[in-house]
Amino acid sequence: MSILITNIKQLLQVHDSNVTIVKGDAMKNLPIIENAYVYIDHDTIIEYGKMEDYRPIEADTVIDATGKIVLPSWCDSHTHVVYAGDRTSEFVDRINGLSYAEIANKGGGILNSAKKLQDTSEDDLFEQSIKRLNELIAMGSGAVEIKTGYGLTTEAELKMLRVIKRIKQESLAKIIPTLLAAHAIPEEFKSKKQDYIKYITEELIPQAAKLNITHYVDVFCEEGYFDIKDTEAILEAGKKYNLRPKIHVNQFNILGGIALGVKHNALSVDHLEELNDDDIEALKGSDTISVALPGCSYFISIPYTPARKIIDAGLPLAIATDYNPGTAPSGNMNFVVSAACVKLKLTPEEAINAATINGAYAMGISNMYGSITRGKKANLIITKPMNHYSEIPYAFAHNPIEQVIINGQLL
Ligand SMILES: N=CN[C@@H](CCC(=O)O)C(=O)O
Ligand SMILES: [Zn+2]
Repeated sequence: MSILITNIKQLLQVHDSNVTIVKGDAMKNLPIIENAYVYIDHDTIIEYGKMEDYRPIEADTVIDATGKIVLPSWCDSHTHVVYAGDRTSEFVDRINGLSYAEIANKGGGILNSAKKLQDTSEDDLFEQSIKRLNELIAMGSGAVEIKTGYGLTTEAELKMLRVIKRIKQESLAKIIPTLLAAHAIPEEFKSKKQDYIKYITEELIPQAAKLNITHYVDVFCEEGYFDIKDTEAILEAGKKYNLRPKIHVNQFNILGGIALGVKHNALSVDHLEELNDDDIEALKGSDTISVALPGCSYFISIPYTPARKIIDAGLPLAIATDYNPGTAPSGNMNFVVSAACVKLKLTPEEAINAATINGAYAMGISNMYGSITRGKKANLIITKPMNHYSEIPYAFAHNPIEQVIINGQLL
Protein backbone atom coordinates (compact mmCIF):
# COMPACT_ATOMS: atom_id res chain seq x y z
CA MET A 1 0.00 0.00 0.00
CA SER A 2 1.58 3.30 -1.10
CA ILE A 3 0.34 6.87 -0.70
CA LEU A 4 1.41 9.95 -2.61
CA ILE A 5 0.48 13.38 -1.25
CA THR A 6 0.94 16.22 -3.72
CA ASN A 7 0.59 20.03 -3.80
CA ILE A 8 1.20 20.32 -0.04
CA LYS A 9 1.14 23.99 0.92
CA GLN A 10 3.73 23.48 3.67
CA LEU A 11 5.47 20.23 4.58
CA LEU A 12 6.79 20.65 8.14
CA GLN A 13 9.65 19.23 10.19
CA VAL A 14 11.63 17.97 7.20
CA HIS A 15 15.09 16.64 8.05
CA ASP A 16 17.27 14.96 5.43
CA SER A 17 19.54 13.58 8.14
CA ASN A 18 18.14 11.79 11.14
CA VAL A 19 17.85 14.44 13.83
CA THR A 20 16.68 12.95 17.16
CA ILE A 21 16.32 16.02 19.43
CA VAL A 22 16.38 19.81 19.13
CA LYS A 23 17.61 21.96 22.01
CA GLY A 24 17.53 25.59 23.09
CA ASP A 25 17.73 28.11 20.25
CA ALA A 26 17.59 25.35 17.64
CA MET A 27 13.95 24.83 18.66
CA LYS A 28 13.13 28.12 16.91
CA ASN A 29 13.93 26.46 13.61
CA LEU A 30 11.20 24.37 12.00
CA PRO A 31 12.45 23.17 8.60
CA ILE A 32 9.72 23.32 5.95
CA ILE A 33 9.25 22.79 2.24
CA GLU A 34 6.67 25.03 0.54
CA ASN A 35 4.60 23.45 -2.25
CA ALA A 36 5.80 19.93 -1.59
CA TYR A 37 5.03 16.26 -2.13
CA VAL A 38 5.64 13.23 0.04
CA TYR A 39 5.56 9.56 -0.95
CA ILE A 40 5.16 6.71 1.51
CA ASP A 41 5.21 2.97 0.96
CA HIS A 42 3.79 0.56 3.55
CA ASP A 43 4.82 2.04 6.90
CA THR A 44 7.79 4.11 5.69
CA ILE A 45 8.49 7.61 4.38
CA ILE A 46 10.29 7.01 1.10
CA GLU A 47 10.62 10.35 -0.67
CA TYR A 48 9.64 14.01 -0.49
CA GLY A 49 10.62 17.27 -2.10
CA LYS A 50 9.40 20.37 -3.91
CA MET A 51 6.58 19.99 -6.45
CA GLU A 52 8.82 21.64 -9.07
CA ASP A 53 11.20 18.66 -8.70
CA TYR A 54 8.40 16.08 -8.67
CA ARG A 55 8.65 13.24 -11.25
CA PRO A 56 5.54 11.01 -11.55
CA ILE A 57 5.44 8.15 -9.03
CA GLU A 58 2.91 5.27 -9.17
CA ALA A 59 0.93 5.07 -5.93
CA ASP A 60 -2.15 3.15 -4.75
CA THR A 61 -3.66 6.32 -3.30
CA VAL A 62 -3.03 9.89 -4.40
CA ILE A 63 -4.09 12.79 -2.17
CA ASP A 64 -4.17 16.33 -3.49
CA ALA A 65 -3.29 18.48 -0.45
CA THR A 66 -3.73 21.85 -2.13
CA GLY A 67 -3.93 24.55 0.56
CA LYS A 68 -3.16 22.08 3.35
CA ILE A 69 -0.28 21.52 5.75
CA VAL A 70 1.37 18.11 6.27
CA LEU A 71 3.43 17.37 9.36
CA PRO A 72 4.56 14.41 11.46
CA SER A 73 1.90 13.10 13.85
CA TRP A 74 2.03 14.37 17.40
CA CYS A 75 4.21 12.39 19.77
CA ASP A 76 2.47 12.46 23.17
CA SER A 77 5.12 11.33 25.65
CA HIS A 78 3.11 11.46 28.89
CA THR A 79 -0.35 9.94 29.29
CA HIS A 80 -2.42 7.88 31.70
CA VAL A 81 -4.94 6.80 29.03
CA VAL A 82 -5.65 3.48 30.77
CA TYR A 83 -8.02 4.30 33.62
CA ALA A 84 -11.49 3.35 34.79
CA GLY A 85 -14.47 5.66 35.07
CA ASP A 86 -13.92 9.37 35.60
CA ARG A 87 -13.55 11.95 38.38
CA THR A 88 -16.15 14.52 37.36
CA SER A 89 -17.32 14.94 40.96
CA GLU A 90 -13.80 16.04 42.01
CA PHE A 91 -13.87 18.61 39.21
CA VAL A 92 -17.02 20.06 40.74
CA ASP A 93 -15.42 19.92 44.24
CA ARG A 94 -12.51 21.96 42.90
CA ILE A 95 -14.82 24.56 41.39
CA ASN A 96 -16.38 24.81 44.84
CA GLY A 97 -12.99 25.61 46.36
CA LEU A 98 -11.24 22.37 47.33
CA SER A 99 -7.59 21.96 46.28
CA TYR A 100 -6.03 18.86 44.63
CA ALA A 101 -4.41 18.00 47.99
CA GLU A 102 -7.68 18.44 49.94
CA ILE A 103 -9.53 16.17 47.52
CA ALA A 104 -6.75 13.56 47.77
CA ASN A 105 -6.78 13.73 51.57
CA LYS A 106 -10.44 12.81 51.70
CA GLY A 107 -9.89 9.66 49.63
CA GLY A 108 -10.26 11.22 46.20
CA GLY A 109 -7.52 11.65 43.63
CA ILE A 110 -5.32 8.72 42.66
CA LEU A 111 -6.82 6.47 45.38
CA ASN A 112 -10.26 7.07 43.91
CA SER A 113 -9.06 6.03 40.42
CA ALA A 114 -7.23 3.01 41.90
CA LYS A 115 -10.39 1.75 43.59
CA LYS A 116 -12.34 2.11 40.34
CA LEU A 117 -9.63 0.34 38.36
CA GLN A 118 -9.33 -2.52 40.82
CA ASP A 119 -13.12 -3.05 40.54
CA THR A 120 -13.09 -3.00 36.71
CA SER A 121 -12.58 -6.15 34.64
CA GLU A 122 -9.61 -6.36 32.30
CA ASP A 123 -11.86 -6.46 29.23
CA ASP A 124 -13.86 -3.45 30.35
CA LEU A 125 -10.66 -1.52 31.11
CA PHE A 126 -9.35 -2.37 27.66
CA GLU A 127 -12.58 -1.22 25.96
CA GLN A 128 -12.68 2.09 27.87
CA SER A 129 -9.01 2.76 27.17
CA ILE A 130 -8.80 1.88 23.47
CA LYS A 131 -11.81 4.12 22.84
CA ARG A 132 -9.87 7.02 24.37
CA LEU A 133 -6.75 6.16 22.42
CA ASN A 134 -8.69 6.10 19.13
CA GLU A 135 -9.96 9.58 19.90
CA LEU A 136 -6.36 10.74 20.41
CA ILE A 137 -5.32 9.21 17.11
CA ALA A 138 -8.13 11.03 15.30
CA MET A 139 -6.79 14.24 16.90
CA GLY A 140 -3.36 13.61 15.38
CA SER A 141 -1.37 11.61 17.92
CA GLY A 142 0.58 8.80 16.28
CA ALA A 143 2.90 7.79 19.13
CA VAL A 144 1.64 7.71 22.70
CA GLU A 145 3.26 6.81 26.01
CA ILE A 146 0.88 5.07 28.42
CA LYS A 147 1.59 4.73 32.13
CA THR A 148 0.32 2.27 34.68
CA GLY A 149 -0.03 3.70 38.21
CA TYR A 150 -3.74 3.40 38.96
CA GLY A 151 -3.29 -0.16 40.19
CA LEU A 152 -1.34 0.37 43.43
CA THR A 153 -1.30 -3.41 43.97
CA THR A 154 0.80 -5.87 41.98
CA GLU A 155 -2.34 -7.59 40.71
CA ALA A 156 -3.93 -4.37 39.45
CA GLU A 157 -0.66 -3.04 38.01
CA LEU A 158 -0.17 -6.27 36.06
CA LYS A 159 -3.74 -5.92 34.80
CA MET A 160 -2.89 -2.42 33.55
CA LEU A 161 0.27 -3.69 31.85
CA ARG A 162 -1.64 -6.47 30.09
CA VAL A 163 -4.23 -3.94 28.89
CA ILE A 164 -1.46 -1.67 27.56
CA LYS A 165 0.09 -4.68 25.81
CA ARG A 166 -3.24 -5.49 24.15
CA ILE A 167 -3.63 -1.87 23.06
CA LYS A 168 -0.10 -1.97 21.66
CA GLN A 169 -0.93 -5.10 19.66
CA GLU A 170 -4.27 -3.83 18.34
CA SER A 171 -3.52 -0.17 17.63
CA LEU A 172 -1.71 1.23 14.61
CA ALA A 173 -0.23 3.93 16.83
CA LYS A 174 3.19 3.44 18.39
CA ILE A 175 2.63 2.72 22.10
CA ILE A 176 5.33 3.14 24.73
CA PRO A 177 4.37 1.54 28.08
CA THR A 178 5.76 2.92 31.35
CA LEU A 179 5.53 1.23 34.74
CA LEU A 180 4.38 3.98 37.12
CA ALA A 181 5.39 1.85 40.07
CA ALA A 182 4.89 4.47 42.78
CA HIS A 183 1.94 6.80 42.21
CA ALA A 184 0.32 7.08 45.68
CA ILE A 185 0.34 5.37 49.05
CA PRO A 186 -2.70 3.12 49.57
CA GLU A 187 -4.82 3.77 52.66
CA GLU A 188 -3.70 0.56 54.41
CA PHE A 189 -0.02 1.63 54.13
CA LYS A 190 -0.57 5.26 55.24
CA SER A 191 1.22 4.81 58.56
CA LYS A 192 3.79 2.33 57.22
CA LYS A 193 5.10 3.85 54.02
CA GLN A 194 8.39 1.93 54.25
CA ASP A 195 6.49 -1.35 54.01
CA TYR A 196 4.89 -0.11 50.81
CA ILE A 197 8.27 0.91 49.35
CA LYS A 198 9.50 -2.61 50.18
CA TYR A 199 6.42 -4.05 48.45
CA ILE A 200 7.07 -1.92 45.36
CA THR A 201 10.78 -2.69 45.14
CA GLU A 202 10.69 -6.37 46.08
CA GLU A 203 7.40 -7.53 44.62
CA LEU A 204 5.69 -5.13 42.26
CA ILE A 205 8.70 -4.13 40.14
CA PRO A 206 10.17 -7.66 39.82
CA GLN A 207 6.78 -9.13 38.81
CA ALA A 208 6.02 -6.30 36.40
CA ALA A 209 9.47 -6.58 34.83
CA LYS A 210 8.88 -10.30 34.26
CA LEU A 211 6.08 -9.45 31.79
CA ASN A 212 8.69 -7.72 29.64
CA ILE A 213 6.29 -5.05 28.42
CA THR A 214 8.03 -1.86 29.51
CA HIS A 215 11.51 -0.30 29.52
CA TYR A 216 10.61 2.63 31.78
CA VAL A 217 9.87 3.23 35.44
CA ASP A 218 8.05 6.25 36.88
CA VAL A 219 7.58 7.65 40.41
CA PHE A 220 5.42 10.54 41.64
CA CYS A 221 8.18 12.37 43.56
CA GLU A 222 6.15 14.86 45.60
CA GLU A 223 5.26 15.93 49.13
CA GLY A 224 2.67 13.53 50.54
CA TYR A 225 3.61 10.90 47.94
CA PHE A 226 7.24 9.72 47.48
CA ASP A 227 10.18 11.75 48.79
CA ILE A 228 13.71 11.79 47.39
CA LYS A 229 14.84 8.80 49.42
CA ASP A 230 11.79 6.73 48.42
CA THR A 231 12.19 7.77 44.80
CA GLU A 232 15.86 6.78 44.75
CA ALA A 233 15.07 3.36 46.24
CA ILE A 234 12.43 2.78 43.55
CA LEU A 235 14.66 3.98 40.70
CA GLU A 236 17.43 1.69 41.93
CA ALA A 237 15.03 -1.27 42.06
CA GLY A 238 13.96 -0.43 38.49
CA LYS A 239 17.57 -0.23 37.33
CA LYS A 240 18.10 -3.90 38.30
CA TYR A 241 15.56 -4.72 35.57
CA ASN A 242 16.92 -2.22 33.05
CA LEU A 243 14.00 0.16 33.58
CA ARG A 244 15.04 3.72 32.77
CA PRO A 245 13.39 6.53 34.78
CA LYS A 246 10.74 8.86 33.34
CA ILE A 247 9.51 10.63 36.43
CA HIS A 248 6.81 12.98 37.77
CA VAL A 249 8.69 15.80 39.55
CA ASN A 250 8.21 19.40 40.69
CA GLN A 251 4.44 19.46 40.14
CA PHE A 252 3.67 21.18 43.43
CA ASN A 253 7.00 21.31 45.33
CA ILE A 254 10.72 21.29 44.62
CA LEU A 255 12.28 18.33 46.42
CA GLY A 256 15.42 17.85 44.32
CA GLY A 257 13.80 15.25 42.08
CA ILE A 258 15.23 16.74 38.90
CA ALA A 259 18.86 16.33 40.05
CA LEU A 260 17.96 12.84 41.23
CA GLY A 261 16.47 12.01 37.84
CA VAL A 262 19.56 13.29 36.04
CA LYS A 263 21.79 11.30 38.42
CA HIS A 264 19.88 8.16 37.39
CA ASN A 265 20.00 9.08 33.69
CA ALA A 266 16.24 9.65 33.45
CA LEU A 267 14.99 9.86 29.87
CA SER A 268 12.57 12.58 30.96
CA VAL A 269 11.53 14.66 33.94
CA ASP A 270 7.89 15.66 33.63
CA HIS A 271 5.68 18.48 35.02
CA LEU A 272 8.21 21.07 36.36
CA GLU A 273 5.51 23.61 37.17
CA GLU A 274 7.84 24.58 40.03
CA LEU A 275 11.42 25.06 38.92
CA ASN A 276 14.51 26.80 40.34
CA ASP A 277 17.99 27.64 39.08
CA ASP A 278 19.52 24.52 40.65
CA ASP A 279 17.08 22.40 38.64
CA ILE A 280 18.15 24.14 35.42
CA GLU A 281 21.82 23.64 36.30
CA ALA A 282 21.22 19.95 37.02
CA LEU A 283 19.68 19.47 33.55
CA LYS A 284 22.58 21.07 31.67
CA GLY A 285 24.83 18.55 29.92
CA SER A 286 22.45 15.65 30.63
CA ASP A 287 20.52 13.37 28.27
CA THR A 288 17.33 14.07 30.24
CA ILE A 289 14.56 16.03 28.52
CA SER A 290 12.05 18.23 30.36
CA VAL A 291 8.38 17.62 29.59
CA ALA A 292 5.80 20.37 30.19
CA LEU A 293 2.12 19.47 30.61
CA PRO A 294 0.11 22.68 30.10
CA GLY A 295 -3.25 20.85 30.06
CA CYS A 296 -2.69 19.92 33.71
CA SER A 297 -1.84 23.51 34.70
CA TYR A 298 -4.96 24.70 32.87
CA PHE A 299 -7.28 22.16 34.40
CA ILE A 300 -6.24 22.30 38.07
CA SER A 301 -5.18 25.96 38.02
CA ILE A 302 -1.55 25.55 39.02
CA PRO A 303 1.40 27.51 37.56
CA TYR A 304 2.54 26.77 34.03
CA THR A 305 6.00 25.24 33.57
CA PRO A 306 8.49 28.08 33.01
CA ALA A 307 9.33 26.74 29.59
CA ARG A 308 11.15 29.87 28.40
CA LYS A 309 13.65 29.45 31.23
CA ILE A 310 14.30 25.88 30.08
CA ILE A 311 14.68 26.64 26.37
CA ASP A 312 16.60 29.89 26.93
CA ALA A 313 19.10 27.92 29.04
CA GLY A 314 19.89 25.91 25.90
CA LEU A 315 17.90 22.87 27.03
CA PRO A 316 15.41 20.75 25.06
CA LEU A 317 11.70 20.72 25.89
CA ALA A 318 8.86 18.37 24.99
CA ILE A 319 5.16 18.98 25.56
CA ALA A 320 2.55 16.30 26.28
CA THR A 321 -1.08 15.98 27.36
CA ASP A 322 -0.77 14.13 30.72
CA TYR A 323 -4.20 12.72 29.75
CA ASN A 324 -5.66 11.38 33.03
CA PRO A 325 -9.00 11.51 34.87
CA GLY A 326 -7.80 13.77 37.68
CA THR A 327 -5.59 16.59 36.45
CA ALA A 328 -5.94 16.60 32.66
CA PRO A 329 -8.97 14.81 31.21
CA SER A 330 -8.03 15.68 27.62
CA GLY A 331 -5.66 14.01 25.21
CA ASN A 332 -5.87 16.72 22.58
CA MET A 333 -2.32 17.57 21.49
CA ASN A 334 -3.63 20.41 19.28
CA PHE A 335 -4.80 22.16 22.42
CA VAL A 336 -1.45 21.43 24.12
CA VAL A 337 0.44 23.00 21.18
CA SER A 338 -1.79 26.07 21.42
CA ALA A 339 -1.44 26.31 25.23
CA ALA A 340 2.34 26.00 24.84
CA CYS A 341 2.26 29.13 22.65
CA VAL A 342 -0.26 31.11 24.67
CA LYS A 343 0.77 30.14 28.21
CA LEU A 344 4.36 28.88 27.98
CA LYS A 345 5.28 31.60 25.44
CA LEU A 346 6.70 29.21 22.89
CA THR A 347 6.72 30.26 19.26
CA PRO A 348 4.68 27.99 16.96
CA GLU A 349 7.99 26.56 15.68
CA GLU A 350 9.16 25.74 19.21
CA ALA A 351 5.80 24.24 20.13
CA ILE A 352 5.71 22.02 17.03
CA ASN A 353 9.28 20.87 17.72
CA ALA A 354 8.30 20.14 21.33
CA ALA A 355 5.25 18.11 20.22
CA THR A 356 6.95 16.09 17.47
CA ILE A 357 10.68 15.33 17.47
CA ASN A 358 11.23 16.15 21.15
CA GLY A 359 8.11 14.23 22.19
CA ALA A 360 9.52 11.26 20.30
CA TYR A 361 12.86 11.71 22.10
CA ALA A 362 11.02 11.67 25.46
CA MET A 363 9.75 8.18 24.51
CA GLY A 364 13.10 6.92 23.20
CA ILE A 365 11.79 6.58 19.62
CA SER A 366 13.05 9.70 17.85
CA ASN A 367 15.26 7.65 15.53
CA MET A 368 12.03 6.42 13.85
CA TYR A 369 9.34 9.01 14.71
CA GLY A 370 8.84 12.77 15.01
CA SER A 371 10.12 14.12 11.68
CA ILE A 372 9.67 13.83 7.93
CA THR A 373 12.86 11.91 7.15
CA ARG A 374 13.46 9.18 4.58
CA GLY A 375 13.24 5.80 6.32
CA LYS A 376 11.20 7.03 9.29
CA LYS A 377 7.73 5.67 10.08
CA ALA A 378 4.87 7.10 8.02
CA ASN A 379 2.85 8.83 10.75
CA LEU A 380 1.45 12.04 9.28
CA ILE A 381 -1.19 14.70 9.84
CA ILE A 382 -2.93 16.38 6.90
CA THR A 383 -4.62 19.58 8.09
CA LYS A 384 -7.72 21.32 6.84
CA PRO A 385 -6.94 24.13 4.39
CA MET A 386 -5.08 26.97 6.13
CA ASN A 387 -2.73 29.78 5.13
CA HIS A 388 0.11 29.02 7.52
CA TYR A 389 1.01 26.38 10.12
CA SER A 390 0.73 29.03 12.87
CA GLU A 391 -3.03 28.65 12.50
CA ILE A 392 -2.74 25.29 14.29
CA PRO A 393 -2.02 26.94 17.70
CA TYR A 394 -3.83 30.17 16.79
CA ALA A 395 -7.27 28.62 16.28
CA PHE A 396 -7.31 27.09 19.75
CA ALA A 397 -9.95 24.49 20.57
CA HIS A 398 -10.73 24.12 16.86
CA ASN A 399 -9.86 20.85 15.19
CA PRO A 400 -7.19 21.63 12.55
CA ILE A 401 -7.01 18.05 11.29
CA GLU A 402 -8.60 16.66 8.14
CA GLN A 403 -6.91 13.24 7.85
CA VAL A 404 -4.27 11.20 9.62
CA ILE A 405 -1.94 8.52 8.29
CA ILE A 406 -0.72 6.11 10.97
CA ASN A 407 1.86 3.48 10.23
CA GLY A 408 1.30 4.07 6.53
CA GLN A 409 -2.49 3.66 6.72
CA LEU A 410 -4.94 6.41 5.90
CA LEU A 411 -7.60 6.63 8.65
N1 LIG B 1 0.69 13.83 39.44
C1 LIG B 1 0.59 12.65 39.33
N2 LIG B 1 -0.10 11.98 38.40
C2 LIG B 1 -1.04 12.55 37.49
C3 LIG B 1 -2.35 12.83 38.14
C4 LIG B 1 -2.91 11.68 38.79
C5 LIG B 1 -4.34 11.83 39.21
O1 LIG B 1 -4.73 12.82 39.84
O2 LIG B 1 -5.07 10.90 38.88
C6 LIG B 1 -0.47 13.78 36.85
O3 LIG B 1 0.53 13.63 36.14
O4 LIG B 1 -0.96 14.89 37.01
ZN1 LIG C 1 1.16 12.27 34.78
